[in-house]
Amino acid sequence: MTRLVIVSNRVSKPRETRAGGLASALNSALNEHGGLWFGWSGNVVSDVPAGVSRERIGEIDYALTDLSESEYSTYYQGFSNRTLWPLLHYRPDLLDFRRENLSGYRAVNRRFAELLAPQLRSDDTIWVHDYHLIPLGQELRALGIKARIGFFLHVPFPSPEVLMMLPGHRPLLKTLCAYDLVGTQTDSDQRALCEYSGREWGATCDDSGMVSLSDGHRFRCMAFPISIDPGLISRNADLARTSKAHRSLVDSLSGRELAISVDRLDYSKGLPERFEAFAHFLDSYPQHRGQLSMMQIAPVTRGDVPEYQELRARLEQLAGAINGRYAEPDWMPIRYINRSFHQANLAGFYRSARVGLVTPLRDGMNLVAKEYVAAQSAEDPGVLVLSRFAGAARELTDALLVNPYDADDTSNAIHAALEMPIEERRRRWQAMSAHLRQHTIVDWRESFLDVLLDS
Ligand SMILES: O=P(O)(O)OC[C@H]1O[C@H](O[C@H]2O[C@H](CO)[C@@H](O)[C@H](O)[C@H]2O)[C@H](O)[C@@H](O)[C@@H]1O
Ligand SMILES: O=c1ccn([C@@H]2O[C@H](COP(=O)(O)OP(=O)(O)O)[C@@H](O)[C@H]2O)c(=O)[nH]1
Repeated sequence: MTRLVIVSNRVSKPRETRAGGLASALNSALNEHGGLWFGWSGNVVSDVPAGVSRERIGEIDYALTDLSESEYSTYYQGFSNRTLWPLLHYRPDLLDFRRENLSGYRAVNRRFAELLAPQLRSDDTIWVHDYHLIPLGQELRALGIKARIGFFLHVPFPSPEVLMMLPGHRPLLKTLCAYDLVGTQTDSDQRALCEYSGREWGATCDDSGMVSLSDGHRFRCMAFPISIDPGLISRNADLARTSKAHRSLVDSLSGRELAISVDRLDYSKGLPERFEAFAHFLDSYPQHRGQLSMMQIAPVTRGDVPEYQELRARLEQLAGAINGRYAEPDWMPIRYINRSFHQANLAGFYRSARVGLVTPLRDGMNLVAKEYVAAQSAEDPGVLVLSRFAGAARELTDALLVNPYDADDTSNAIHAALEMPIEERRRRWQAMSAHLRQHTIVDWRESFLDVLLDS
């Protein structure tokens, strides 16, 4: 059996509370399969980073490297999170392109390849993750690595019209051709990549996702929607009922209903629009004032990037204004929390919420939407209100799908969720729950690796 080597910028070790779907999904995916996980340690050092530190936990060998201050600034904060992230999330207005950041990004990809290459065995299967590491496959090929290498993009692949706004997009994206398989979250991301390959590389893309370039080079691109371990989340939600965190949340509600939202504090997640839609709901349906609280868990992420600092200030202002306007002595409309919680606690919180409010403006997948469904009880399930612009909306079609830019739409959906008869809640939940049980994180890993090994 070949060894699986995962490469990602963000790496998480078991029991770490790290907000972010990539880390939690890869942890579940590697847990029982085992393998090598290479990536950033999360540390930033003032000197030139030392090589790789190795540690084995359970079945996973971790090989981690620090970033220097300049790498952190150019590669992670700069090109990854102020150039690629906004563009891939359809926010060219926030795009900040600097050539020195692109150089830093390319240099870190080269350094990662140089550190990884000596750790590799000839029968390894290498799986690279996400927009931080687009050129890594090409760098490994340049070092003579012949192994199968796959790439998975966790964020949207936008329409070519949007991608073409990136200076130097063609040489950067051409490096994708070094992979044997490129995976996307949804069919529409896969179609966008095919369209881009035709327009920019003169390639053809057939129905099976085979991209053929004029020089005869071929690679495959296909959609593999990422998922969760629904059994684990359901068990955690059952167990959490006796936990202190869950009991104090339920006690604090005093019989009122809860709507829950859990997102990194990121502009792609549509938090200001959601707060405003919630205020609009309180205006449109005053009978629910004092009856429903919204709890927004929003751990701070990328907190030293200016756009994220501005968003945080705006949300503090909005939450304060809405609470000031609608609160009663014994009821607060919005509970706004900037810390992260362990997934086992989140499962209990999801279970106690009548409404799951997941309304990103754009999201590759959004695992929170899937986790919310998995945590519900079959007898008394809550209702998921889900943005049409999350990858998860392609699968969770029995959610109440909304346009997050339309406050009326979101407000009406919250109302519909609260008024929904139990039979309809059960029917919608059963359909989504069955889908999640048939498409787990293990199925995701297996289906990607099957196609990669077959390519
Ligand atoms: O590593 P950070 O900068 O702290 O950011 C956290 C992660 O955010 C993004 O997650 C994406 O992956 C999820 C799982 O596939 C998906 O559901 C979500 O829609 C994506 O936004 C990012 O893509 C990761 O690289 C980050 O680690
Ligand atoms: O306090 C928190 C907030 C979030 N998460 C986890 O972070 C992930 C967020 O993934 P998602 O795909 O929804 O969005 P991303 O942050 O990756 O863009 C989910 O697995 C959440 O359970 C967590 O463990 N603790």
